[in-house]
Amino acid sequence: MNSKEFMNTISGLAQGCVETGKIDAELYTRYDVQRGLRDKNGNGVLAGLTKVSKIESSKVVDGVKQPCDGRLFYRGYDIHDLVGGVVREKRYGFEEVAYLLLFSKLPDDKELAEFKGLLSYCRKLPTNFVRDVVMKAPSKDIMNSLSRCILTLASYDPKASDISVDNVLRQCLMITSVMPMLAVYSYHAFNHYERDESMYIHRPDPKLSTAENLLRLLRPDKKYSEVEAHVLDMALVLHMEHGGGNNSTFTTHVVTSSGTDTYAAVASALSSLKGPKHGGANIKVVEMMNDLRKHVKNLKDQDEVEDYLKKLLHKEAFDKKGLIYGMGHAVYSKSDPRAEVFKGFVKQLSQEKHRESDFELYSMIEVLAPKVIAEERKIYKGVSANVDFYSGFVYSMLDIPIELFTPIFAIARIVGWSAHRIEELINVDKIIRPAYMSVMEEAEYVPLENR
Ligand SMILES: CC(=O)SCCNC(=O)CCNC(=O)[C@H](O)C(C)(C)COP(=O)(O)OP(=O)(O)OC[C@H]1O[C@@H](n2cnc3c(N)ncnc32)[C@H](O)[C@@H]1OP(=O)(O)O
Ligand SMILES: O=C([O-])CC(=O)C(=O)O
Repeated sequence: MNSKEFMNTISGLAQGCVETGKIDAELYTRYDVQRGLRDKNGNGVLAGLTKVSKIESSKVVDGVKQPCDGRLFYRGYDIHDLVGGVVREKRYGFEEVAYLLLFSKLPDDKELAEFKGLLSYCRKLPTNFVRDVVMKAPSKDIMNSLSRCILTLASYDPKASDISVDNVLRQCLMITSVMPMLAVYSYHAFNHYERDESMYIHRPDPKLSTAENLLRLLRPDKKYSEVEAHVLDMALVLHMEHGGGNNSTFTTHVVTSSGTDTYAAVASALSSLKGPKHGGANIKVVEMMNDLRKHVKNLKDQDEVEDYLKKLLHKEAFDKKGLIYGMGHAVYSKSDPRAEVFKGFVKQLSQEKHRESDFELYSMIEVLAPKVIAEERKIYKGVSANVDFYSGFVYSMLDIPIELFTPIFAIARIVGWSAHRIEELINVDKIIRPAYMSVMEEAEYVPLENR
């Protein structure tokens, strides 16, 4: 068999899968199946309780539920206050908010210093890990490289499968600390072996914050400005946590409930996060914008931009998936508070980096896309820009390569996953196992010679 024949055979088999695998859409309604674990109004089915964070997207006014501006709370604190606090007090916030998410309180000076010390202590990889694991089979897909590295770290941990809370916390802190190294080194390996660029494996500096270290590891000369590090730190804080029901955190709950180890749980969460409808959307947004710039002649012409957006929805442009990336959210309706915070910084940064026209284009799409989506889709609650809409633009202004956009999301969200894994372990000793109603038909076995 040659490769063409092989592919033809596969296409034929795949077509068979689709034809025989299709389930009549009407059956989902008849049996009241909550597709996407959502009710008819788009609300997620209640699958658990959490004290890690809270998302608000609607209010009850005169007994009627109404969409409202989104709010997000980490362990009781509004995300605006958390970001505002560290910006005002000119601190790096990632470590402080990680402490809050894991231990349910804002640390005082001493607790924060001790916690930073723990993270620095954990920020080292096993001997030769970069040579033996990170540099092997480099890929453009750094999320896959990250999963591979995390799974391999289990081989170096004599207590890999111990799921006692103290051991899981140790593993979570270690993974949180080394994730920036794994992501950036994986990127450098890809950049060297696949793109023939120089490779830099800088050591982290124990005195620096997570955001500063990330930039230090990335840049050939280890240099970055304070503004760059603070913007990245703020982005990390905004991405750290989003309830128990988001796809990657729910994945964490599901696999944790089976009793699996921390490395396997994190690899599963990473595999979920990279999906283009979840954290992978930040790469898709930038690619979509590049495609738009190629196909729209006058980027200031609203009608022309709107036509392109319609083509996206009609599966006629970009990846032909029918989505406008960076728009819409499973929970938020009128606004995602993180997109709003991002927007404030983006405007300022775009002026400093002379990318005002890009900012104008993003702002135009932020207004046009919800209108276009509402015209074409059944919208229960409204659509607005989500956290992924501006993040890629911000990272590109920090000269962070596109391959690292979703890994940066993971470097932040590992903290939320950790808090939820521990919450699952200490509260719910029951394997998650929803039901699937079978709509198959039973068949009489036929011996091979009679088929
Ligand atoms: C960190 C994060 O995960 S944030 C989300 C990042 N993802 C993206 O930016 C990808 C683009 N957005 C989307 O695909 C969706 O908005 C999701 C997956 C985030 C949420 O989807 P849902 O929960 O189905 O949202 P919602 O219930 O409001 O959608 C209503 C309808 O509008 C459609 N819709 C929502 N957002 C979009 C969009 N950006 N482009 C096109 N159609 C959309 C939905 O497909 C749905 O139509 P359908 O009923 O015909 O399937
Ligand atoms: O909550 C969700 O569905 C998606 C998510 O993780 C986020 O918005 O940060």
